[in-house]
Amino acid sequence: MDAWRIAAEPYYAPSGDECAAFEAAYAERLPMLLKGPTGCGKTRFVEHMAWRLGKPLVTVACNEDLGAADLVGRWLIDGGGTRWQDGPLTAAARGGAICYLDELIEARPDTTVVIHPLTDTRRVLPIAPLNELLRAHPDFALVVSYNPDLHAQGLKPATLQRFCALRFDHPPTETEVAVVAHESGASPELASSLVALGVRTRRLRQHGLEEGASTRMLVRAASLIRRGIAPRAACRMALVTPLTDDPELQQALSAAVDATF
Ligand SMILES: Nc1ncnc2c1ncn2[C@@H]1O[C@H](COP(=O)(O)OP(=O)(O)OP(=O)(O)O)[C@@H](O)[C@H]1O
Repeated sequence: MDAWRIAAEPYYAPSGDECAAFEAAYAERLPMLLKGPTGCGKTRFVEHMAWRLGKPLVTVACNEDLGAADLVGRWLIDGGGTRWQDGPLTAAARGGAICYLDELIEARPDTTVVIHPLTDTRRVLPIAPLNELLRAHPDFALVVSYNPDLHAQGLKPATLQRFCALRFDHPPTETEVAVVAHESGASPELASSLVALGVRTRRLRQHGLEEGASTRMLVRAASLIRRGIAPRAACRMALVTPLTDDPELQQALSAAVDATF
């Protein structure tokens, strides 16, 4: 578990009282769901909270190939025969870590079978291949996230009903400026311009853009500018080109960049 301990404080700029809310939920070991757009600080928040609570953090980025065995574990064949290897969820439940399943909605449906018993008062993890019902360590907690903008249908009600939820969004302007400046080392003036650009790109959602520029993208643009790339070129690289292939939307994004720099 020591490998999963976070040594130094991860910088996190709160937007409200989410830190106190998370602490209260953790004190009760309530499973937490974080909803919000990509790159808005959910992962950083969990890292910060794990550090604050002094608990190891096991993070799993879920994708459509991830199934129950990837979380729980599997038998491996090596020179000495077969040996069992705990998956990340089992390791966290045994060792008393916070387990963060990022974009749980992407995972295969069979993962819910193993997650559900961990989210009710039993706090157990069925490990079918070992014929074991693992009782979670008292410090174990489950945190999951998903982006409702990309998954309109959301998680199934039977899963949602098991979680307390916190909604995340792009931070308020002042906070986002502080984040961009802190993360990239950019001046407050440059950070302010980039955040203003970010806000403009987010308005394009009404015109068909799937997602506007995330805080992560603004941090990257700032870092490129600090490396000597001209602001317009840096913004094209960090956000215009990655955000869309649609020529009209590309043009609208480029216009927003040109209006900013
Ligand atoms: N409130 C914040 N405090 C500190 N850093 C932040 C904050 N919000 C965003 N960031 C910055 O943005 C980056 C992306 O944030 P993070 O990885 O936490 O996003 P996320 O919401 O987990 O996105 P994804 O769903 O894509 O994993 C961070 O690495 C950090 O640099």
